[in-house]
Amino acid sequence: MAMVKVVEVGGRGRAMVAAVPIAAGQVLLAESPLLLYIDASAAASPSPAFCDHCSRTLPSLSPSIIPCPSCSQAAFCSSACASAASHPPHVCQALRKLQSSAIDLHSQTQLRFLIAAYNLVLAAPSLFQQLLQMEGSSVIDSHAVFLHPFIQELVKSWPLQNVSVQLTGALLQKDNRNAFAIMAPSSEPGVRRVRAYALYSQASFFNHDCLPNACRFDYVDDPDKPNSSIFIRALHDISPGNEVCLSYFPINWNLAERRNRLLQDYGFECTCERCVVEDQWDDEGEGHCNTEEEDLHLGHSEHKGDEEMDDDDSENAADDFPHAMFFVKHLCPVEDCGGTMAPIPPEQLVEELGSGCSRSMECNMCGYLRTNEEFLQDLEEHKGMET
Ligand SMILES: C[S@@+](CC[C@H](N)C(=O)[O-])C[C@H]1O[C@@H](n2cnc3c(N)ncnc32)[C@H](O)[C@@H]1O
Repeated sequence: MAMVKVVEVGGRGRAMVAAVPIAAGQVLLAESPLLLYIDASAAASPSPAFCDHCSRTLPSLSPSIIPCPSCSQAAFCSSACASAASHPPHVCQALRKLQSSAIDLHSQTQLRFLIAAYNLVLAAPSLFQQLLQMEGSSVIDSHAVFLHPFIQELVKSWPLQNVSVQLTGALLQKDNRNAFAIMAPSSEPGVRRVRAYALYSQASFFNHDCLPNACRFDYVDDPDKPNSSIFIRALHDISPGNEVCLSYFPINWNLAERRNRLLQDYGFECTCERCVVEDQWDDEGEGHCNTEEEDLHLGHSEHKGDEEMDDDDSENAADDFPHAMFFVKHLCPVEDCGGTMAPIPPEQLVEELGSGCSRSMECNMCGYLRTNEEFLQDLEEHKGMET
């Protein structure tokens, strides 16, 4: 039974709400992509190369790598990926032409998306319809006008009925509003490279909140997990009917950064409780310039997800900083990481406790595992800073 369902919410379009009680740490959605495409910079760099179907890193010399028989643009990490991939000769040809063009890498990435999207019309029409149902205005911006002649040329021999600038514009909007970046695992904190982008039928319905109650995990290059699948995990208990939201970017971004990104890329002005509070700081000129450091140390939380905190915690609350506890609890303490700490899934927690460990929170970016003791220590440090 699905743990979340899609509903209409006034002013926010479709939204995901809990269909059943969801426990902290529970994976409420796991999904493989409807469409995945490799970033052009990642595709252009000779090493490491990535599987064209799931974006897994391809080891440089492995007998299990399956090169595309008709082009040098694609290779697959396994026979399962090679057979699941939709990489027919007309796609090879388009990618080959694109790779040899002089067009900039950002535009090449968008053209890679358009090649994958137009190929879906032929390979999986029902998935193409799902893509068309995703959020995204039908405005044709100047970039769509610029890219359209290129994609027209790249797909001109394909048996497509409609390759209009309107459709190209609409598809680019779907990509802008709904794509998730698939990053290389972070070996160095703060340095993260996009290798691919993926669009998911269900995960595209999650709205944004600057104090999210869920976050995304992926397990890129983990041999035991599907490489491009997305796992949405609850940050705390969520009651049926409550909306489940993600943050569309790292939770420690300041107000100006968040506003710019949400307006420019997602076309809305955020009115979440955190934005309302932080907006007041600016208006009142209190000097809260929303630097990352300040975001880490702000008061306590009144966020609905933190009701399990001790009453003692709230006694230390500074009224100006009502969401600080959210950051103490959920911002990864690893320097420059910016990831979100989520409780580990309940079944994993039982295993951890059984083996005598008390690691209970995991970072969705660097994978850092925090014990309860470390969390209590962070809490004490935070309280010390307040007094
Ligand atoms: C990934 S989609 C989320 C699902 C979308 N609401 C739908 O109807 O399909 C992203 C879009 O949802 C809308 N959205 C997301 N979070 C929102 C929020 N907090 N307030 C208003 N609109 C929001 C914006 O239009 C944004 O571009």
